[in-house]
Amino acid sequence: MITVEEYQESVLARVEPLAPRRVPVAQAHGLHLAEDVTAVLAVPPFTNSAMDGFAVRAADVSGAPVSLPVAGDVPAGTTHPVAVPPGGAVRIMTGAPLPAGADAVVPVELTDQPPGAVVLPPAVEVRRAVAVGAHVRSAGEDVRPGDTVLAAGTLLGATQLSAAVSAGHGELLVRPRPRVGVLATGDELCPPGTDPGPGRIPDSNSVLVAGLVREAGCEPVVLGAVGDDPERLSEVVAAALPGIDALVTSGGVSVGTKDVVKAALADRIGFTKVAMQPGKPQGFGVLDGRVPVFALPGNPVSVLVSFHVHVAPGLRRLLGLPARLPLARARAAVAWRCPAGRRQFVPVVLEDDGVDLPSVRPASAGGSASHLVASLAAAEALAVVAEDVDAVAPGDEVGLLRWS
Ligand SMILES: Nc1nc2c(c(=O)[nH]1)N[C@H]1C(S)=C(S)[C@@H](COP(=O)(O)OP(=O)(O)OC[C@H]3O[C@@H](n4cnc5c(N)ncnc54)[C@H](O)[C@@H]3O)O[C@H]1N2
Ligand code: MOO
Repeated sequence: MITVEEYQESVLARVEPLAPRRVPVAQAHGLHLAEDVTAVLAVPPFTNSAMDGFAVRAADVSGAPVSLPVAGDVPAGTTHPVAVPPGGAVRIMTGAPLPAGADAVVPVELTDQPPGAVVLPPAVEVRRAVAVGAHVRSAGEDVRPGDTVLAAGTLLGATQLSAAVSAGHGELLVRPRPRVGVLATGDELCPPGTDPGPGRIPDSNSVLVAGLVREAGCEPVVLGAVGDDPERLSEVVAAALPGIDALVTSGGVSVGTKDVVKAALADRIGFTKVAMQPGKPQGFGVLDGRVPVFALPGNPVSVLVSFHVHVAPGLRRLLGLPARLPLARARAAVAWRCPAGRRQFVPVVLEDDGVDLPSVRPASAGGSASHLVASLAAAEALAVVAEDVDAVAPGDEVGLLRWS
């Protein structure tokens, strides 16, 4: 058996980030930036008014109330604003460029003018003095050209995209969303919601893996369930390869007589035993020199654990992100037993009981057995117990691998 770290290393050594692609900003939502984004435009791009009102020299209204002749109008979008002559005012709208000569804006509410669409008055009475800079938004107040607006690796959400557009960008260099094939195996599987009949069970791994893939920021390509027929499995994999960037299979990797994934792929990917529980039998390789394949054991809890410990780091690498997440700490709320010589990953529920670290209890009352799939619904994280520990007592510190 090899250690968890040795296996992770051997996987990550063979996974490369997908080549970045330049896409229109509107298509970049939910993707990760592949380079730093620096401002082309200042934000705001020009000095402008924060209020509808009148642009003035603050010194000219210090003795308010005072009447000033109105020299012109500056709506938003104006390209040639009229200058404010000494002792005069120019009507201005929110977002319009501050005219030359002005150093402050008097909101319309502080004048004798009614708000709204009115004809340009010949003069305006300013009823209150304003300070230099009042209601003026200065060019480059937020960012200046050349400033870094977003760092490489940033997950692009609504606010990041609006920042990029404001700073002058129409396209962004992103990591494409990896397309991940999801393939379940086993003669015993039947589709969701159908009557399994004797000896058969619902294929819950397909939705489990597809959901985990999506939660990892990738696009699942669900290939369905294949029975214990290595030739059929090879055909399905061959047909899927051109359209996917990674493949996750479940089941058929142990030592049974019908271990279909092993039978179909053993000449192209390696199978090994990792010192972890669950998730001991694992297969990994790269098909067509391009597509990493994770062959996970079939037990649903093994799938969940193997995904977070081995697949998720690989997908983060495809996305150009740091592969490993830092391990947090927690305290056991109850006692449980651990397998000697294997690192244990236990799906747990977090309890906020006011102690120094979060307390955790196994999500399944039945212990950590890898077939207890319904209990997974309550799990929020994995407790991680070292290889040399054979029992956890209440209050013991354990590792905590969170996925949200
Ligand atoms: N003699 C030995 N037997 C087993 C060993 C061993 O070392 N020696 N290892 C055990 C361990 S640990 C695991 S884990 C499993 C792994 O077996 P496979 O990867 O070959 O998985 P299967 O046999 O195909 O399935 C295991 C289990 O999971 C259920 N399953 C499979 N696919 C699905 C699915 N899509 N949805 C829901 N459930 C699924 C399947 O019915 C089995 O119950 O091997 C042990 N045996
Ligand atoms: O290692 Mo298996 O994955 O115990 O259930």
